[in-house]
Parts: sequence; C-alpha cells; structure tokens
Amino acid sequence: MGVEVKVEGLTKKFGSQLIWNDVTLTLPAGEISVMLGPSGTGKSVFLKSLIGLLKPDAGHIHIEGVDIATCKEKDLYEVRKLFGVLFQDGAMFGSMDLYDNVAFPLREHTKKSESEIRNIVMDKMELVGLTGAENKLPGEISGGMRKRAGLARALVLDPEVLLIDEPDSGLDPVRTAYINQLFIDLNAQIDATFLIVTHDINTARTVPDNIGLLYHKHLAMFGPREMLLTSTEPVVAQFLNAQRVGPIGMSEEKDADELAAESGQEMPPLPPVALQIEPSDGRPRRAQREPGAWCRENGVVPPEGSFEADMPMTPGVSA
Ligand SMILES: Nc1ncnc2c1ncn2[C@@H]1O[C@H](COP(=O)(O)OP(=O)(O)OP(=O)(O)O)[C@@H](O)[C@H]1O
Repeated sequence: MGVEVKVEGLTKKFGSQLIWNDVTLTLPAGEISVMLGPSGTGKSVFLKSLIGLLKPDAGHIHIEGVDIATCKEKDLYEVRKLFGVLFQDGAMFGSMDLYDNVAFPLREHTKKSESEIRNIVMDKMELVGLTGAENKLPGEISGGMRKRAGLARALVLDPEVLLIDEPDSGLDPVRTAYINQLFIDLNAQIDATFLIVTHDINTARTVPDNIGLLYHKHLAMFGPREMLLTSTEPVVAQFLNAQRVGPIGMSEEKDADELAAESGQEMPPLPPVALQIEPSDGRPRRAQREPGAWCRENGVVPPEGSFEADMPMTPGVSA
C-alpha cells in the first residue's frame, strides 16, 4: 500500500535563481498525481527534491514520519528505499542487457540469492510486457521498450512511491496511450503512490486522480482532476486546454502590452471532462472515484458532454 507524501512550504533556489517558492501539497497514499507546468518551471527539480537528490532551501517533505528535507543522510538512505524512480530516458546501463539492468537494484541493495532475483526480475518484466526481451541491450530496443524496462527496474524493490519523469517524452501517441494504461493497471496492482511529471495534456486529463500546475515560481493549483479540469482560473484553463490566449506567454509571463493586445479575445469554453482511464481488467483501483463525483460533491456543473463514453476529440486532446 502506498504512503502519503506531505510537502509544506517547499522553496528551491540555485544561487540567486528562485525555482519555486512555498510549494505545499499532499500526494495522497495510493493515488496517481500528475505535475504539469511550462518548460523550465522546475518540475524535474521538484521530483529530485522529493527523493533528496536536491536539498530544498526551505520547507518540509514528510514521508512515514521522516522529514526528508532536513533529515540525516542515514535516515534519507532508509526513506529512499520506499521510492522507485523512472527517469526520462530510462537511465539504463548501455553495456548491460535488460535482465542485468532490472536486477541491478536487487544486487546492490538486497542480499537475495540469484534464484530469488530471477523470480522478481521475470515477474516485473512480465508486468511491463517485456517477457522475452531480457537479453536485449538498451541500444537494441525502442524508446518505448526502454521506458518499460526502466519501469521494471523502478518496481523491483516494491516501491511505496513511484516517481515518473516525462514518460511520454519521445513516444508516439499510441505508445503513450499504452504506457498510460500500464500506469493505471500497475497502480491497481501495486497500490503505490504515483507522481508523474508530464507535458502531455491528454495524459493529464485522463490518467491521474490529482493534478498540480507549477507556474511562475509557484504552485498555481493542486487538487482532484475534476477540480482542475473544470477550473476557469486563467493559468489553469489555458494550460490544460493548450490555448495561446491567457497569462502564459512564449517563454514567461506575458507583459502588459501582450495582455492588452489580447483584450478582445476570449478563451474558448472549457471542453467536456473526459472519463479517467480504468484498469484494463475491470478491477477498480482503490483510489478510483465515480465519474463526476467531485463535481457533484462541490456543486460544480461540468461542461456539457463530460464523462460520456465516446466523447468527441477536443483540439489538441485525444479522448
Ligand atoms: N543542478 C542544477 N543547477 C543549477 N540549475 C539547475 C539545476 N537543475 C535544474 N536547474 C535549473 O532549474 C530550472 C528548472 O529546471 P527543470 O529541469 O526542473 O524544469 P522542468 O520544468 O522539468 O523543465 P522541462 O519541462 O523543460 O523538462 C531550469 O532553469 C534549470 O536550468
């Protein structure tokens, strides 16, 4: 069962460059959360801060009673064992075949016998659909397969928290759809807490239980998927609907002249809220909620056509 990750007032700077300030959010145990944000807003830095690879300048990260923002190296080493991480490129050792890559954390961090290791590696390879590819080298397989192998390696120590950095980078839409379904199925099976950093709006709209948006050195919003997908807050609505009109500019916040030039243009109405992807075997996830439940409980009327099975495609967003 996954564990809760509670982030309070987290601030990160590199020298005088502020990356983000006062980030406060809770990744609920066993739920899938997605972190979005324009390029360079510090999504990867946030992910690395969560496992203690980067030290925040202020704030706290509470996991299982330990504050990893301030704890000793020895405690950090222990807490890190709760995490599995899938880096953007899979971070495979090029000279090792997939079997040895996936077995690596078990050989490094456990005293398991080679036959126990074999059982675990083959089990995780099967989970990610890579049975039969054990003897391939990372350079001999596609980007999608490399990500799956990276995922198998992230799973071998049975993580309570799975951090995934841009799983869709370099993948075509079909492969992205497959890996998104895999995340949902995995979450149903292992019940870990997931945090996925992505640029892909379709992933953000259909995979997570919660969405966060980093923008302009702060956390603009974090909450249930339906809350953000029905939000008319300009930054959130602009980003989640891939619009040019709104406060986010090409490289930073728009200046007064740019905003004035847009004054006659309105953001189009919000598109319908898509159904969340469900596990392929039909078994519900522990965190799964009924479509529209958050809207009903909070008196929010979702855009017409929301939660319909065969929703039409929205520009830039495939259902
Ligand atoms: N180790 C580091 N030292 C100094 N600056 C860094 C370091 N790591 C990241 N940065 C800076 O922090 C900022 C945020 O980087 P980060 O990679 O987290 O952004 P991102 O939101 O993940 O971007 P993208 O979506 O393009 O991957 C960038 O300006 C980057 O140059």
